[in-house]
Amino acid sequence: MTGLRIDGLGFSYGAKRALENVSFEVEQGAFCALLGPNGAGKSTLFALLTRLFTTREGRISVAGHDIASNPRQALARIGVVFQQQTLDLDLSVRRNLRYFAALHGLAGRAAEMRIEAALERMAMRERADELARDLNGGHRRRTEIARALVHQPAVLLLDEPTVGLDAEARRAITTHVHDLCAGDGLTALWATHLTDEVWPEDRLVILHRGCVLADGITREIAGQEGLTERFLSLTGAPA
Ligand SMILES: Nc1ncnc2c1ncn2[C@@H]1O[C@H](COP(=O)(O)OP(=O)(O)OP(=O)(O)O)[C@@H](O)[C@H]1O
Repeated sequence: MTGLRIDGLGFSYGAKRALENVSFEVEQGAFCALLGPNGAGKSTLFALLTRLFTTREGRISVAGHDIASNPRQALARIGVVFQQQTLDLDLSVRRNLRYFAALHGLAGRAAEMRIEAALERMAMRERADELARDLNGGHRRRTEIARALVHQPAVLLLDEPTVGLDAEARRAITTHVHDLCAGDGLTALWATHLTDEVWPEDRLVILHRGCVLADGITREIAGQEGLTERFLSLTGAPA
């Protein structure tokens, strides 16, 4: 089954073309890295996937729901982790999740069960009563991912989720999200400009100047050169 399907997507900011005929599909349960240098169009694509922007060019389908004709069902199936930190720092970890659950119309025992399950998934139960302010960057990110899981989305969008984290926290978060895909059948779209966050068996889409330059399994795209060299030669950046 397809988790996410993007067909012929185009978008312009006035005269500036940001996405051109972008098409790719991500199978349910796959971790797909969306790799692109600054200005490639990753944030624009995320804005279209979350319906912050709309376009007449192309189609997006989330877990089988077309985002233009069925926006409520499609958006209900999406979890988002934004590039910028979005926790309420004066609330505890658990209260941040409760607040988000309430926004999704979830309350009572059903909400509590989902919150505990999401915290468990991200290994955050022990920290659940701490204020978000007292957490380090890696644990704040884990809280944001747990929060994005509370309404049980089919597709998780993560926009450069490791910005500002140290190597250990980056690895922990990357591993957690791979585990969510393999264990829970979640489909993840992970935008990054860092080749070392992409694993050899991941699905990979390379975006550059609004166009898809490569789409496949990372190991195959990387070939003998390795992903970093391949990425730099495809995008024309100096090695
Ligand atoms: N509001 C805007 N008005 C005009 N052009 C824009 C606007 N936002 C983005 N762009 C341009 O659209 C293109 C795609 O930008 P976008 O932010 O989607 O790329 P990105 O891959 O997310 O880059 P980054 O990693 O720097 O966030 C870039 O050329 C950018 O300069």
